[in-house]
Amino acid sequence: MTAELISGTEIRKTILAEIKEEVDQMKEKHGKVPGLVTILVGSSPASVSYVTLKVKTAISCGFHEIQDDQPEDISEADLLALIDKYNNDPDIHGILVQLPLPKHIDDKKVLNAINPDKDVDAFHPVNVGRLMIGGDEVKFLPCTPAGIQEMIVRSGTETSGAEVVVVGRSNIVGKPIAMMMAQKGVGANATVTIVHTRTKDLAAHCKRADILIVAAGVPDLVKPEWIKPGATVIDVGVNRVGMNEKTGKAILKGDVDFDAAKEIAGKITPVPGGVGPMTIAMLMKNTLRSAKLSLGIN
Ligand SMILES: Nc1nc(=O)c2c([nH]1)NC[C@@H]1CN(c3ccc(C(=O)N[C@@H](CCC(=O)O)C(=O)O)cc3)C=[N+]21
Repeated sequence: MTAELISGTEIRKTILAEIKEEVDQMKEKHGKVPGLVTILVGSSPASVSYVTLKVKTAISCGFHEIQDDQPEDISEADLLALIDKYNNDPDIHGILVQLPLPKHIDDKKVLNAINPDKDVDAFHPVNVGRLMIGGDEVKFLPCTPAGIQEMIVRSGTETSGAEVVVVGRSNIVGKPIAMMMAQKGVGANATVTIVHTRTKDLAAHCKRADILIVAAGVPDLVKPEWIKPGATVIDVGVNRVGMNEKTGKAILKGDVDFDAAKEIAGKITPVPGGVGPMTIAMLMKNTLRSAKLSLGIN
């Protein structure tokens, strides 16, 4: 058997077209478009390539986009002042500070300085708390978990009562997606297990999963024998395992041994072209939502 591919690239197209449509209407009715600022400190190649993708996508959605690149040695105080400026800019609805930040800057301080109502990454403790409470409290969902849930739903995978196993316990992916899948609601109501580096028998837990979400950051961690036949497998890994000599581009690999896993899984996401593209689509969705909230529309 060969698994059905869940293509993030394809689903993203649909979502971005929906967003563009709403932006056009907003412009017509309210004379305003969503505004996003991306703040990049320094010039690490991975960060530059992600930020470039985000900027391009924002522009393609018809957003007002400010690309604010800052030198590696910007002081923490200057960065905080910059955030304050955008907190008070009525044309900016989303502020994204690209992570990781240089060592001399305390990233917690920086994330805490972003107005929670403009925190389209949903990394601010207020938004993390809202996610924990769930329901109407939630303003923004963190982009990667939101993208994962969207892919699960759009792939037609039943989540209610399903056994979900999340590999990894990061603040950005593992913890929030586990909470989201356990909440009440569409694409949720699951029984969730979180496994991590200290888990006694990783394989045994994974084998029970109807939906296996892997965000460990270890290339090929999940072996085909760990997958329950017919399971939906979501691979969140973006491991740079080398460089293509001809194109000069990084070679990406997931946390799942894809070629073997696709013979056993029912549905599976590829890397690249899986969760990554969805992350950026959800960032656009959050920025649109922020603009709508500021206009008092739905
Ligand atoms: N404040 C902040 N917010 C983030 O959301 C954030 C961040 N910092 N720092 C880094 C991580 C990583 N991240 C990705 C976004 C898109 C792809 C993506 O589109 N990947 C493509 C391939 C892109 C490529 O070729 O490099 C794919 O998987 O097909 C991957 C990873 C967002 N992050």
